[in-house]
Amino acid sequence: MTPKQKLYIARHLAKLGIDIIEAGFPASNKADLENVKLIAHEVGNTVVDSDGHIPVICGLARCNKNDIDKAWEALKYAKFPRIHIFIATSEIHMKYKLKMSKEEVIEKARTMVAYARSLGCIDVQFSPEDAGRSEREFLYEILAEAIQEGATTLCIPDTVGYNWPREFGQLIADIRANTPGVENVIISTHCHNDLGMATANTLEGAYSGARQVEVTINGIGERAGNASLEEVEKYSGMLVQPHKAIVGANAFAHESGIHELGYDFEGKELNDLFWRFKSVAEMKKVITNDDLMALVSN
Ligand SMILES: CC(C)C(=O)C(=O)O
Repeated sequence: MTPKQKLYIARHLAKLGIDIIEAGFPASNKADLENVKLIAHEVGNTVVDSDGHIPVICGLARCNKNDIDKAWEALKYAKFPRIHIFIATSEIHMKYKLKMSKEEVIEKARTMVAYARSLGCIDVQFSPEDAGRSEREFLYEILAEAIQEGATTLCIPDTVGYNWPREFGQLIADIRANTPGVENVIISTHCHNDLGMATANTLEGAYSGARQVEVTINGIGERAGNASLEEVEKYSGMLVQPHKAIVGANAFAHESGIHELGYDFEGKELNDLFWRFKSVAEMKKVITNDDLMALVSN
């Protein structure tokens, strides 16, 4: 997407009343840094929803100083900036990706949350990446350390879309029950859709006490995507399947008879007429639109 398109979408999200817009990953490339800066500046100060809210503008950062500096460079123009720091906590990610011990991972999380706060960012979100496959006791420990250092939101990602709804709900409930200091922060969900469960997991997370849910426009995201904020397709360049809920072309179109029975036509109930036909198509073979209008107006 061009910066203009990103800005357009961010503006509309703000107008819709979205509380937090994660606008990009400033350290990933110069263009993203500039995009986040633009959105922080233009949307994070002036655009309000019908309740008069200005959204939080958030930027993603790995658990290192360079990423956090870049995020802050872009976000500091927003009225409500947030840095979202993440580091992996599952056995497999720590061993093969990070090549770090648990102790090293905790230390990194602690020092980098503290570093983000030291820059003047009072809103810091921390994510234990691959939480869905992380050992519970370790999660409680690292989350507690992040809270201690000033994290304000804990995002719990099912990074590889591996959890089932009940499991994910239980994970959120367990974190709420066992993490020291959790009552002072907001828990968020971040669910991927590899098993088609992102929305169900997100809802289970919310039932279990998560008060923030992370979603993407039309569910676009890595691999099978994320939980979806049903939205626009024009700028994403990804065609929406016609049978997709809410935004698909078919979502509000219906042609088979039985469900049409209760529909109004020009404000009048046509139950009496429609029940005789198997479908609207069948009916139209016998009755023309003009006939229909005449019947309705009579
Ligand atoms: C950055 C984190 C939250 C993420 O995208 C994931 O773990 O899926």
